[in-house]
Order: sequence, then C-alpha cells, then structure tokens
Amino acid sequence: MALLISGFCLLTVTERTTKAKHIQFVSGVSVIVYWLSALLWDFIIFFASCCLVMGVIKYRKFDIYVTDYHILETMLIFTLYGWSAIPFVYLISFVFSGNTSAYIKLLLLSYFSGTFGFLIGEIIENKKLTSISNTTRTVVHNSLLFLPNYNLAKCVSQYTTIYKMKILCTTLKKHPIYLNCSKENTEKNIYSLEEPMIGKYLIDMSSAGFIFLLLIFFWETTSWRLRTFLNQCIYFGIYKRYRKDIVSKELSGQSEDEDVQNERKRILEQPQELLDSIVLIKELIKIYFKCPAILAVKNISLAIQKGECFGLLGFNGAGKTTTFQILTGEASPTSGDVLIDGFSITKDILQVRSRIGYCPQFDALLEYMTAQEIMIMYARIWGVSEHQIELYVNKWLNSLELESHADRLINTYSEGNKRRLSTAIALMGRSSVIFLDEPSTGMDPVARRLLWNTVTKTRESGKAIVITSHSMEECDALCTSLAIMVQGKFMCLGSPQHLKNKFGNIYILKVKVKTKDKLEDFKRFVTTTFPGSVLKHENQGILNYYIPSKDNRWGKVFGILEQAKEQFDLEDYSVSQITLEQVFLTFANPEKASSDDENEVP
Ligand SMILES: Nc1ncnc2c1ncn2[C@@H]1O[C@H](COP(=O)(O)OP(=O)(O)OP(=O)(O)O)[C@@H](O)[C@H]1O
Repeated sequence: MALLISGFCLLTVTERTTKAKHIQFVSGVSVIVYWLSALLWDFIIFFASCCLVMGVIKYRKFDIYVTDYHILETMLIFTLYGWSAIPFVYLISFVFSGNTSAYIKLLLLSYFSGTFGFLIGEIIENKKLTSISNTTRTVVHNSLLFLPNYNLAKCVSQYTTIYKMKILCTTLKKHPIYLNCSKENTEKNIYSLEEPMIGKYLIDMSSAGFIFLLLIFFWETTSWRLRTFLNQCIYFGIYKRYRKDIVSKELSGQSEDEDVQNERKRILEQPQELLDSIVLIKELIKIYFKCPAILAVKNISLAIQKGECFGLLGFNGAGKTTTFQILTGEASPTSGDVLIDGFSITKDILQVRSRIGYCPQFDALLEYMTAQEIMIMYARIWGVSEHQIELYVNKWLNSLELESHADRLINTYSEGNKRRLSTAIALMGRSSVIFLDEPSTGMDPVARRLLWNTVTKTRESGKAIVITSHSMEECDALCTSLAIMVQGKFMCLGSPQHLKNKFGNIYILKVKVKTKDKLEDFKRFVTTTFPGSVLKHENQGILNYYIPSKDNRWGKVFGILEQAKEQFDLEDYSVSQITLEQVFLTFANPEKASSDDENEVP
C-alpha cells in the first residue's frame, strides 16, 4: 500500500516544480477542479489496484477477508484508506522539490507511520505502563489518528482479531481461557465506536480525507495572500527599519533617465482610469530575504497599453524573470502593486490569473501528452466550444508549424520544438496580456521568423505582449516599446527607434575598396574628413568604421561618400544607424561600454 500511495506524489510534484500547474491555473483551471480531478484519477487507479489485491487474497484463500460479504467490508476499509491517504500524500508533497526524493521520503513515511505508529499505539494503550500519563496517551493517540497508515494498520489488525475470535468461538467446543465468547462480545457490531471495533478508525479516515483536502485548498488559495502579507508587512517592514540607507538610495524609484522618470510621474499622478492600460506596474519592489538580502527589482513603474509589445531587456540576473514571476502571480511582490486589466495581483490574484497567457523561461509542459492532446486540453480550459476545438488547435499548430509533430509525445521533442509549443499554448488563450520569457531560445532562424509573425499577429489583434529576450534583433522586430533593466532598475524606456535616436551617437560605415593602392589613401581620407572615426574591422579591402553622428548628418555623410566613390575606386558602401545591441551594451554594461567608447569613438 505504501508503494502505491506514495506514487501519487510523482505527478503533483512534477507539475508544481515544472510550473505546469501554474500554467493550468493561469489558463483558468480552478484550484478545486485541479485537485479533485487529480484525486478522482488517482482514486480510480487506487481502486483498481485494491481489486487486484482482493483477487490475490481470494486466490490465497484468506477467507476471513472475502467470505460472507466480508469482501465489502474489506473494500470499505481500503476505500476509506485511499480517500484519506491520497490527499495526505498531496498535502505532504508540497514540501518537496523533486519527484524522486518525494516518492522515496513519502514511501518511508507511509511505511514507518504504519508499522511504528501501530507499535507506538499498542504501547500507549497498554494500561500496565503506569509511567505514561493520561494526557500523553491522549495526545499521542489523537496525533496517530491523523496518519492514514496508522488507521489502516489498526483497522486490518482489529478486523482480523475480531473475526478470528468469532470463528474460534463458533468452531471450538471448549473455549480457551483467553477467549471471551460471551454473546455480548461475539455479537458486537464491527463498526461500533468502542474499542476494539473499527468504527472509530473508519470515521477518522473519512474525516481526515476532508481535512487534508480543505488544507490543500486553503494553502492554494491563501498562501499567496499569506506570502504577500509576510513580504510586505513583516519582512519589508523590518528591512525598511534597519536598512534605511539602502531603501532611500536604491529603492526610491528616482531615475536619471528622463523617460523613466516621466513614466513614473505619469503613473503616480494620474488616476488609473485615465491611464487606460492593460498592465500597470506601480512602484514594484522585490527583495529576496536571504542572507544577504537580494534586491532583485528596485521600484519600477510602467504602463502597457492594448496592442503594445513591450520588451524587457537586460543581462543575466537583471531581474527580468523575477518581474515576470510577479506579473504572472508566481512570486509575491515585496512592495508596490500590479494591475492587470484593472485587477490587483495582491488582492485579486484569481481574476489576474484568468487574464494572462504565460510562456515561462523553462518549458512547463506535460511531457506524457502529445502536442495535439495538450493543446486540446488548454483549448477546453479556455472555453473553446467542442465543435470548434479541432479547427482552433490546428490553427495554432499551423501557425508555429507543429503539425508534423502533433501526434508525438512531448518528451521526444527537441528543445526548440518544446519552446514553440510553450509559446503556442501561451498565445492560444483568450487572455488580454501574454508574457513570453525568452520564447525563441533554442529555435532555428525559420522557427524564430514564424514566432515573430505569430506574435505580431497576436499583438495586432489587440492583445498586449510582454517579452524578455537576449536577442536584440528579436526586440527590434517585435517591440513597440522596451526598457533596459540593469540590477533591478529601468535604465531607459521608449520605442526602439526612440532609444536609437536618443543614445546612438555613431553611424556604422561599411566600405569595399576595389584597388589595394587606394586603400591607405581612403583610410587617411576618412580619418581627416570624419574626426573621431574609428576603424573597427578590416578584411580583404572591406572596412568597417564607426563615425560620430554629431556634426555629420545623413545627407552630409552620403554626399561625401558619393564623391569619394570615384576618387578612391570604391566598389560599394553603406551607412547605417547604431543597432539596438549597441544601445543595450551602453546601458547594460556601463563600465565596458564607457571603456569601449574611449577606445572607439572619442
Ligand atoms: N528564488 C530566488 N531566491 C533568491 N534570489 C533569487 C531568486 N530568484 C532570482 N534571484 C536573484 O534575483 C536576481 C534577479 O534574477 P532574475 O532571475 O530575475 O534575473 P533575469 O534578468 O531573469 O536573468 P536571466 O536573463 O538569466 O534569466 C538575481 O540576482 C538572482 O540571483
């Protein structure tokens, strides 16, 4: 039984740690539906296994458990045990982060709570041991009653004893002295609440099942509020009191960047209704209260409108994923609030969850399903009507070219295909805002283009998209506005073009010189005509220059190069603007960028 029951933690732990459960909640599955459906399925497996056990008992001729309708009594004991033990395993599984360790530890717990619990119970009930006080007896006995395996062990042992006694009393002509074969004793109802009958243990198992389920629902629905309360009122309260210097310096929310500062002012000064935004982040702070405390998000404010694709850029550890986790209701904020479609994540997390689509950084897929099955499941969760489901799912499989893999188990997919599927699941829902955490990781260039097209179409349909990516090309292609995050703070904010105009003080000139003789002359020409220019790269007559844009308008640069084309026998040339990547490097790594600047464009 311990082997079987402990196995029911495997899926629940896997779905929680891979975030597949979170994605289901985000897609609209309620806590009650999630846990009751898990319980129903596991109970069916448990019941089928019990039927097999009964078959073995019958085959081995343990008649006491099967003859004279005893099979129903035995099945009742097993059924009530399953009812209490499965939710018990679910509840305990919350403390584990790996399914294998959870299985082994729960197996040991079930086994020892059955055997040692039974032994301890016997010792406690032994009235001859006068050294044990009555209070200790009551406390230990009542505690043991919460363990399903103890109740099962007691039921089976007492059931066996009672029926063996009844058989001996009816078959033996002369009763041994230890047998009480009085009519009163042999005709006692086995379900009586008195010792040594089993009624008490059956009632305990039935009520324990309810209690464990209630505790699971309570934990799932209020743990968020509890964590938010602890974070905001207790930990942060203490932190603010003792680390005033850090709070005023790092968490004030003031920014040197004009756009970031203006956005903050707009959000704080204007009423929320006037902002008309689908995502509204107000002075969001996240501190991981470890030793030392990690300031992951340092007072950011932002409004995202419908039909906007907002990009969150930053180096590893900048705080992007933490921000995403808060926005999707996975992590609780330390201070500040986020409104999604007008609902606050600190107060209405359930409303928030049903309005978002989420593709986490690591794929949260149920790997024992096929792509078709998982997408049908999510389509049903999103409320797509049964006759439209096939069309709907095929449309999304099609949009990311997953049809050829649709009938294969997800655990056989490549990383890139898993990423495509995760993104398709996030996009397919009827959510108002979609969060994509590095969606194109591991995708080939064709898949990436497909993803970009699909994301753009989704954005154009009126949804808001928030994306993190390490690909500047991707952000340039997709984002209508973006922010670069460094050490938890926004360093700049605006459309890609705005940022390039604002921070790009160089042009990139690429030239191919036909004849070698004129190469050195051309180099001298560039150095004198564009003071401050730097030759970045040279290879077989192809020169790559950075030239300062200050005092050099586009027209002037092109005019000069048109003249130089004939003079220096240039085969071809191009002048382009600074790329987003160069803007990113300037912000994300100021020290490196400034040293680069010194070297490159004085
Ligand atoms: N659960 C956690 N406990 C403690 N610190 C954490 C936790 N999660 C993140 N951090 C810390 O918070 C900071 C921000 O991390 P986060 O994962 O948000 O960065 P990121 O920008 O998403 O990085 P990446 O690009 O690598 O995904 C880092 O210093 C990280 O070490």
